[in-house]
Amino acid sequence: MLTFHSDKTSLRQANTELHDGVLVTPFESPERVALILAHLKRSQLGEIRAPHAYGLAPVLAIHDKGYVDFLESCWQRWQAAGHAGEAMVNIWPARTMCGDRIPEAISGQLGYYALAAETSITQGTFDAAMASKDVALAAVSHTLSSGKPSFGLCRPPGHHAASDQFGGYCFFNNAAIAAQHARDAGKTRVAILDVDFHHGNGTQQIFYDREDVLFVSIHGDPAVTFPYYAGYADEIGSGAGEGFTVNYPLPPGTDVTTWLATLDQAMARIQAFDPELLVVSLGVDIFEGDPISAFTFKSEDFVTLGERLAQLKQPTTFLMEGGYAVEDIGVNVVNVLRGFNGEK
Ligand SMILES: NCCCNCCCCCS
Ligand SMILES: [Zn+2]
Repeated sequence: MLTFHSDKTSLRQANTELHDGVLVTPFESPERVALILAHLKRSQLGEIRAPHAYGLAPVLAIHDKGYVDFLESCWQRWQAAGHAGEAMVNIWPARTMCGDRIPEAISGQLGYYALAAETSITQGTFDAAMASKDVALAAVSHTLSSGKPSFGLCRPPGHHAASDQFGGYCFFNNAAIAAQHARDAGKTRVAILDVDFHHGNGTQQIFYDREDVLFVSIHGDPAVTFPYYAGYADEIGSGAGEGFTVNYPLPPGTDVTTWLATLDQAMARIQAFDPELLVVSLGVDIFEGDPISAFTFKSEDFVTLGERLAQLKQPTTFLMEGGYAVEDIGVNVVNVLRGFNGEK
């Protein structure tokens, strides 16, 4: 299986994340990519290629231009405004205020375009996000042209990014950009399966009223899990998209047997949709040792996950999403890909 990777994904070197009321070193660190790369090379899974630059057009096919312009200029504007630290949100268009007006001040615009407070914007964030979507585009292009599976080692991740909102460590929605690229290449039906512990609220929002892209997600119950305000089972899509969003929220501590039985249901739904491409938002934060999640996968269970996904017999692109147990992220990611390849 080919892997696509760009060194530029390490350009985001944020120093702070707001976690438990404290500014901590971000869980979404550049080391995640280095460790996955090291394990990929050791496992000899296949060639690792760099993407070419696809530019802004594929981003603007999914994201609002004002949002993209904001992301590109935010760090410079934040510094010019004299703020001491990294660009972090401290006010939102909360429920009791109007949310459809965009303020002029960078502090106001941060709140307008952010869905969560933990994620800072710093030097290099925009460039890393641009490299991450290039990785996704290169991976899906390979699968579209060859029919063979691919792995996009995306970083930052993307599934929390909505059409005009960042957060949950995400800026551009790599999976949505890849799915749209497949649609623009003539595929009529694309399925996105999100196995990350956290609901892919951004991916859901982007395709919520569309019937050409099926979004299916298995995740921690949002009643008690980030992102809290999306991912409930009664969110099924709207308009033409009704029935093309399928959420499987599960309680924290769900055992792997139950999780895999839920995957069987999700796969049956995908099979009924009869897609021409499967994009897997691969978050390995369903690992029992993940510091900010609450499912119970052991490393060997990720082999089973890959084996199950192969049963769909779809052209498949895996795109890296979450996974914060950094010591184990390499083996967990490679185990999915090895399982998919049918390697014991
Ligand atoms: N105290 C934990 C809060 C979690 N905050 C963001 C989680 C983003 C996961 C991305 S896959
Ligand atoms: Zn996650």
